[in-house]
Amino acid sequence: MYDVVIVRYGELALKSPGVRNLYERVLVRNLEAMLKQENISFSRVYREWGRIFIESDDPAAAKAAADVFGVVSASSAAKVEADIDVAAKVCADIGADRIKDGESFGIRARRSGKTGLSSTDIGRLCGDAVWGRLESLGRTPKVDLSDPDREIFVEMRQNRAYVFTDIVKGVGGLPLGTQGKMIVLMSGGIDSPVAAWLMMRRGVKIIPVYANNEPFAEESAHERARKCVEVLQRWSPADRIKMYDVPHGKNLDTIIKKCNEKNTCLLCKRTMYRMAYEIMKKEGADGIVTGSSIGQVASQTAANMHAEIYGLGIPLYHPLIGLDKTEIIDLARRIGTYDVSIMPTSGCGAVPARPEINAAFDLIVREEEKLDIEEMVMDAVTNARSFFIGDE
Ligand SMILES: Nc1ncnc2c1ncn2[C@@H]1O[C@H](COP(=O)(O)OP(=O)(O)OP(=O)(O)O)[C@@H](O)[C@H]1O
Repeated sequence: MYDVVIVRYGELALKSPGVRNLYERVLVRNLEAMLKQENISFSRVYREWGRIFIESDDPAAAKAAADVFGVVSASSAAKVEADIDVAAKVCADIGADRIKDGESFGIRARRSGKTGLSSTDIGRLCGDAVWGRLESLGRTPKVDLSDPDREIFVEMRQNRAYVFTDIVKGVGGLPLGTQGKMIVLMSGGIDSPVAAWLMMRRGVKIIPVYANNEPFAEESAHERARKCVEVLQRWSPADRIKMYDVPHGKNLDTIIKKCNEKNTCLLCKRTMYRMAYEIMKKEGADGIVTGSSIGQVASQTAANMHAEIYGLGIPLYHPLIGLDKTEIIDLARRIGTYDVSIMPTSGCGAVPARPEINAAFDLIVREEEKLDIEEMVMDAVTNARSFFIGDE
């Protein structure tokens, strides 16, 4: 019965015509890629009157479309002539199929362009058709416009009418690829994959960087980070994600040997940020994203976060900063990274027994002067390994 998917987008519609046109084209490309990735058969994806349509009778098409960044909602619909008799008959067919005896129904009508009928007329005529059909089937029809058991939506446009019953909520955001690229410091824990996904949802392509702490961490930690990115790859069907593995164990060893041990984690972060910054410039990216969230672990204090970035001038973003752990976990489940992130790994063996929790930013800078930080960073970045997800 359904032969098309209506794809609705929100924020995009607020852009100027040129920007909107560009973003819509990116969205169409991403929708096509998602449908192919999910093995959904479709004949075409096209734009019309502020909507995107997918010609497909696959029942899974609307759900796949709803998982594309930029999409507010999607509905599988029957596309018919813009003729009220035809639309009313389709409503009656759908009503006969969906509305059980004793259930109430409501018609939600909309129109755009000149159809010669008001939306109230459309609602009444389609409602009459459903009522008549249910009666002819021996069911007792019941109309309830405020809280019906079943809703049937009718949209009359100038050339076409669309009839549908379900609206699948989309992920929202902006089409992936419209907001440039950023590096994501990807540990593979619960937080950093969620931070990455939130930036992807805002249209930013990601380049994950894993700081490999071996021998202070096990190989399994690298595996976990890579597997998280594999899950994120499913949200980026049009482009393969490039990931970096940067050797960081030697840096940790030097930090432990030369500096006060309570500052190890702070100096580790500053080194990581510098490494990420070098990769950012090399990749033509414009920012660095972390999964930091204030107060989440004892060391994620405002004072420490200040000390971690003091004097660096690096564009850092922490999209989880104000979220609760439960909110982050809910998102991780929705994204699909949660089960990977909770896989047991060794943790970092370089973490001191009593890490600093109230760092003085000027003291950290003096600690850092004990290191040949630029050489450490350049050495690590030169020996970094990059690969595309799916190649390993
Ligand atoms: N080995 C690593 N490689 C890349 N980034 C890292 C690494 N370790 C930490 N980070 C970055 O620093 C952020 C804060 O890490 P930290 O270990 O302090 O907190 P966390 O709550 O355990 O984070 P996560 O859940 O993301 O592991 C991480 O979200 C990530 O962005």
